[in-house]
Amino acid sequence: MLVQAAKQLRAADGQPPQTVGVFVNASAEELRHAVSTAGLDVVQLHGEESPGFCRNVKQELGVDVWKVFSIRPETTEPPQSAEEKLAPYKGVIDAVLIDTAGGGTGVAFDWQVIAEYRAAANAIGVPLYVAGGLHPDNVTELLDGYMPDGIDVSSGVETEGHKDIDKIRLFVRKVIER
Ligand SMILES: O=C(O)c1ccccc1NCC(=O)[C@H](O)[C@H](O)COP(=O)(O)O
Repeated sequence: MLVQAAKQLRAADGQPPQTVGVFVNASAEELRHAVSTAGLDVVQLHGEESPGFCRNVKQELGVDVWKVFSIRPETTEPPQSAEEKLAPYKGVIDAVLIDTAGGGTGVAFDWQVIAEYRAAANAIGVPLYVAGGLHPDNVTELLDGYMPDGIDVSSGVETEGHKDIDKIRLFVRKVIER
């Protein structure tokens, strides 16, 4: 039912909008099924998908790949720079999205890391998108101060777990007005 509803969506110009599917460590077969059933244009990969996996998805399914890199507030892992993390994905992804670990948490990470990821995304020739805890009251600060190429919001435009059209309109207005 959601797939059918998505297929009927039209943008202001009457054209179907770009559709993005969100996945966490899905198999190639699961992605193939979702892309063909829902007619996805983009797969947004939130798991530990390798560069080789991303390359195969792009080549075999003909979709754009947005690879998500999770920002963990506290970790005991040895530090790895954004450049080291992103470099292996050069040529096999179409955008980098940085998001608070877990996805859909409604929690923002420390935006000071954005500059490092911006440079690393530039180095591999893809745009940088930012997600995690955005809402109508903080999106202007993000856009003005950190200039991402795109943004992604979920819980910040919801009320009691459901998308709230008034919050969506307010969020979009804040983005357009700046
Ligand atoms: O939304 C989820 O429940 C989710 C779960 C697991 C992985 C990713 C998930 N969402 C992906 C998104 O693109 C969200 O829009 C993004 O994480 C921002 O969410 P929020 O912090 O709620 O704005």
